[in-house]
Amino acid sequence: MTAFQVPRLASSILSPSPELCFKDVSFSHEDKVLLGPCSFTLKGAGPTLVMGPNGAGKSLLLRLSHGLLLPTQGQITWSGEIRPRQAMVFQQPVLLRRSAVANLIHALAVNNVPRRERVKLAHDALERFGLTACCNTPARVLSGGEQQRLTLARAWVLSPQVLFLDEPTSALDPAAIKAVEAAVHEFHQRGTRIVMTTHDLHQAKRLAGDILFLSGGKVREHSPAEAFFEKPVSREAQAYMAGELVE
Ligand SMILES: Nc1ncnc2c1ncn2[C@@H]1O[C@H](COP(=O)(O)OP(=O)(O)OP(=O)(O)O)[C@@H](O)[C@H]1O
Repeated sequence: MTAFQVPRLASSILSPSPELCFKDVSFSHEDKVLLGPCSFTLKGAGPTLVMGPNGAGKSLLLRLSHGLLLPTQGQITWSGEIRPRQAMVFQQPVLLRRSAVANLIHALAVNNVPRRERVKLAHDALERFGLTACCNTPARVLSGGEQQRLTLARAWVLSPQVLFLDEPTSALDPAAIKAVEAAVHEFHQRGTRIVMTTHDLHQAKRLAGDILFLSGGKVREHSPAEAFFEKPVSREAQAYMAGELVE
């Protein structure tokens, strides 16, 4: 068994999902507080669906969690001794100007997966995501749905312990949305902690274990999904669910 396969099994089947803790976290730009201060811990099974109106701070929260931005104040910590392996999928797929399979092989290479394992892992993932026929197609000429499946395949080969998805289906048709949701479900079943933003209430109901609701740069509510959809407790979430304009 290789060094790569050990954490793959350990993370997905044996270990609980890593917990994410925000403690008094704020993010400011040019003296304007865009997010926070907020404190919460993601420790349930999830998936966690991050909801709220445009400009609420959902993408900022994901980027801070993933380490793409640093908080201006406060601490973001993970349970365990080392930062968990993680991946992020964006609304607009970010792919290299090379073939579909080469995108996966590149991701494996930069994550130090032994060379001899890369081709098989890449082809297995392409097959899992229904992309075998597009294997040698330049990634950037694939359809939007195919590109999004390729970004999920790229995350899949890395066996992340945490997967962030920022509105991954907002530009997709129903069939492509179904494929992405099936993949999210499978990541979750495999033990990956899912943190995902969406504006689609139906999608949130289909996927969520818990809801983190934001408005105006603040976390207004963090509830189990069933309770949230039955009766949100915060005034802001009640207004949002009633279809009122919420800032
Ligand atoms: N890098 C940045 N520099 C300055 N302002 C930013 C930056 N990133 C986001 N903002 C601002 O922070 C606020 C929150 O943005 P964010 O993208 O997190 O909102 P969101 O909830 O994801 O919105 P949407 O649902 O429209 O995608 C917005 O007012 C946005 O203009």
